[in-house]
Amino acid sequence: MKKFESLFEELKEKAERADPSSGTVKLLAKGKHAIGKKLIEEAGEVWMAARYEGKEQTAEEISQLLYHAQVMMLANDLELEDIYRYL
Ligand SMILES: N=c1c2ncn([C@@H]3O[C@H](COP(=O)(O)OP(=O)(O)OP(=O)(O)O)[C@@H](O)[C@H]3O)c2ncn1[C@@H]1O[C@H](COP(=O)(O)O)[C@@H](O)[C@H]1O
Repeated sequence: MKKFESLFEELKEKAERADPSSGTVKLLAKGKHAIGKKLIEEAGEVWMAARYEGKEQTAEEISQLLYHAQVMMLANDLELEDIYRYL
């Protein structure tokens, strides 16, 4: 099963070699504004899923929120350690 750390390593590696088949690379190319919009959209979907759609849908939406948070980290040259020191 994929974990937060392994997903980040995968995304970082795809970004570094500019993998042309990667949705992450395409989203990074759109920039922080576009990434921020997706982040907010996913946060709203988490809210609605938690309120109305049940546990499974909420888990899926949270996974998408975490993914987009990682893309925003990459767009800002942040490493996991930069985040963890605030937890
Ligand atoms: N975990 C994710 C992940 N979660 C969410 N998403 C993206 O977020 C979108 C979900 O957004 P929405 O719910 O708005 O659905 P949508 O309307 O289809 O999305 P858009 O058309 O607005 O992009 C999905 O379509 C994916 O594009 C993800 N894209 C990739 N990953 C993982 O990231 C890794 C690298 O992926 P690639 O960069 O695509 O190779 C792989 O392990 C993937 O499984």
